[in-house]
Amino acid sequence: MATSSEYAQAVLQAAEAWPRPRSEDGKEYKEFTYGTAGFRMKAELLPYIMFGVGMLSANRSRKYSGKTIGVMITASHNPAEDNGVKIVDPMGEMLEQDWEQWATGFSNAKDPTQLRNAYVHCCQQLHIDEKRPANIIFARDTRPSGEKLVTALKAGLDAVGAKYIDYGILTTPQLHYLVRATNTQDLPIPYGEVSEEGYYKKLATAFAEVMKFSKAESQITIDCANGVGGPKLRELIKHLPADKLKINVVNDRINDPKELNYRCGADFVKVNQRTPEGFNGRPFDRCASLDGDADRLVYYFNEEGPVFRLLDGDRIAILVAGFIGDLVRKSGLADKIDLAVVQTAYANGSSTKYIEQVLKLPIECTSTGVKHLHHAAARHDIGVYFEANGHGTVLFSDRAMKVIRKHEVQSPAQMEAIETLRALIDLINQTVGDALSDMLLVEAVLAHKEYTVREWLAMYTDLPNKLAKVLVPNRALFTSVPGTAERKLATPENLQGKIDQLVEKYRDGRCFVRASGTEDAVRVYGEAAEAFDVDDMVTKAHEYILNSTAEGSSYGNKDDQKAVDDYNEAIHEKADAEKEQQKH
Ligand SMILES: CC(=O)N[C@H]1[C@@H](OP(=O)(O)O)O[C@H](CO)[C@@H](O)[C@@H]1O
Ligand SMILES: [Mg+2]
Repeated sequence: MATSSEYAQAVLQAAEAWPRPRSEDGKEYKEFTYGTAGFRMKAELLPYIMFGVGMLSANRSRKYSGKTIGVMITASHNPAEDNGVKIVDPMGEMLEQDWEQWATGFSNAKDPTQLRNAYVHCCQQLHIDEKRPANIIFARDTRPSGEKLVTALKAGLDAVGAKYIDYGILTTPQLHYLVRATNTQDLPIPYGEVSEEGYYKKLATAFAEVMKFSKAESQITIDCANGVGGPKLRELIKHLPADKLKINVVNDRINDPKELNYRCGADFVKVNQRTPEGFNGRPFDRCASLDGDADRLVYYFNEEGPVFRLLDGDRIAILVAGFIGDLVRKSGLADKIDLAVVQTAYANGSSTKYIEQVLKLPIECTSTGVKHLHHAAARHDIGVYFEANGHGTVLFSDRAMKVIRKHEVQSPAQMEAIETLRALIDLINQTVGDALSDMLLVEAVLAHKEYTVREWLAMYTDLPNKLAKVLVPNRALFTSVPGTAERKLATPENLQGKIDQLVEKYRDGRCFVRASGTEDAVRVYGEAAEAFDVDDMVTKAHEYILNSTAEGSSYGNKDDQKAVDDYNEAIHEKADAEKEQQKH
């Protein structure tokens, strides 16, 4: 065993108060994994994990000589009784992938002795100097369980001698902002003031700047999922220029936790392809929904009928990439700056075609999960990335920012373009997808282009598509071929071959299967020129998936079964609505 430090000793003692949860019969320990969304589960299972997250984030900070690390407590769009936690790296990015295994390791230590040993092992393996300072900042969303989780987090931080600041209730992107602002405050160009107020000021100032060349006045209704986005949006509005944008805030009740994400919010709207419950907008009113921690944004409107029209992440990416591309060209920087769009395989084929053929921009397709998109976007001078579900942002490299800041213009038109571009750098959250910042960005682009939601939708027509979830006994059997952005399966054997044959039958057909990273399920996505072809294709792929596993389909439990049934029902309703539309 490793030599035990003072902190290791403190861990041993303090961890007693945060025992690892057992299963319902009290025998088995639960197994935990730090995945795409950090740790996320029923809130009552989390205090023990939070203690370990405190210890690990302290190590992360020490590894970076005391740079500030963030911890965000949220379960985003999940129900109110869930909660979760994510660690934020010094520049506001998500935790480096190599460290996820340490988080998983700490969370699966069975007792205080094992946890102490895991801590000591981590310090040794990663050469953590415990004498270095450890600085952490943290925040939580509006879930009531957050308070207890903060207590557990602080216990872990105290045990290993970390210093911390509790920022109370914030959106996820606000915490990411604060991490970067804290770590850059002594640099020549700090990211922003180190306060929540500083966040609003930065966004509002940049928005006013971007809008100074536009005369448009817009109105929008924003559904805040009854989460943290509500009060924070109201705060932001106080800082915005009142004449350019009128925001009607709805679903901002945060006192009754049962209302959080309940029949409202970005995920509900996207999955069910409908407006939030109680929605009473008129046809063509511009609306948007945030999710429970305000890092996702989707737009939508109703046509007469009413026919629901979604403007998802693919469309936000295209709107924004097109606008930025124009600005780069107009300011005379086209040959100095490379601009690219990053998508996943779930992006609608029509959006990909539009980017290639109309915008003429390079596209990268990555595996699902924001960390993959973010890293790919960061390799370009300007990288635009959005998942179809509405999570995304635009990254400007240091080089691009320098070029844009220093560029000397030759004409008033160039001046307008470059000033707008400069302001966009400040308007867009450079750390992570941010629904409030993205909303201002979309509004700015629509204002400049003088687009209504109808015109925005008319940019291209989505291929009919369907996303289904299949529960299988063991999703680990479904592995993807490396380098295919999860578009091709390596195993189960022969399944990909069958899907390839199937797809050939349909015009513009595309279909792929992959194991979900966040749920115990396999996802199948299909699209084709005709909606009935999509239905046929996805139904057949579904059958192939079930046949490919030895025991066939077995639903985990009744809740899972119901979730799948609800899900499939929603998807079918969507398909029906689309068919109905096509008749008109
Ligand atoms: C098809 C789909 O929407 N997948 C989602 C979902 O990932 P899966 O690995 O498909 O479960 O959750 C991720 C985390 O929130 C999100 O990044 C991603 O877009
Ligand atoms: Mg979220």
